[in-house]
Amino acid sequence: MRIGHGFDVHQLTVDRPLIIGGVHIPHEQGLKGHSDADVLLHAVSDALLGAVGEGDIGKHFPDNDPAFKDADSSKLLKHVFQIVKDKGYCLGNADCTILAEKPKMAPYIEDMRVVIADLAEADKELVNVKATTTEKLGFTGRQEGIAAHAVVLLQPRS
Ligand SMILES: Nc1ccn([C@@H]2O[C@H](COP(=O)(O)O)[C@@H](O)[C@H]2O)c(=O)n1
Ligand SMILES: C[C@@]1(CO)OP(=O)(O)OP(=O)(O)OC[C@H]1O
Repeated sequence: MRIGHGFDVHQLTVDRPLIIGGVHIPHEQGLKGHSDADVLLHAVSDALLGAVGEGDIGKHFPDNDPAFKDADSSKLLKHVFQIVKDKGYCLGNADCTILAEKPKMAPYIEDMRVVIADLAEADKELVNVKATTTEKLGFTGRQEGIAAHAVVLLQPRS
């Protein structure tokens, strides 16, 4: 068994769509980044790469590489799941937390679980996604950015 943790932050800005967990969320601001800035899928990618000792997302998809400009992070995560598979592991389970003052993530959580589970070729029940505000405290509380944590457990493929 292998365990990994991922953490990511992206800045909120007015001129971008908000995409979290592969889901477009209607909001007056979106996340800034070289890719589509999907903070949750980046945290999951980092957790998986950490679990298999493969560094981090920036090592595999450099943020100065034009190939990843506005990249769809679900494609990056798919590639990461292939690395995990090639190393002989599959998803045991994942638990993720989004830190966002706004908007409410609750209506989109089930769709995010499906996106991640499908990319992992795993059952949706193995992927938990939750959200919390930070009670108006810190950069997330001031709505300057959104952060996400992910913890994954990997098990040997049978
Ligand atoms: N962006 C968010 C933040 C929170 N939620 C849901 O609301 C619950 C209460 O949040 P607190 O930060 O006040 O504890 C939380 O447990 C989530 O279910 C949300 O959907 N989107
Ligand atoms: C995903 C990559 C690559 O497009 O760019 P960003 O969208 O800026 O995201 P970040 O979380 O800073 O990490 C890694 C990058 O290399």
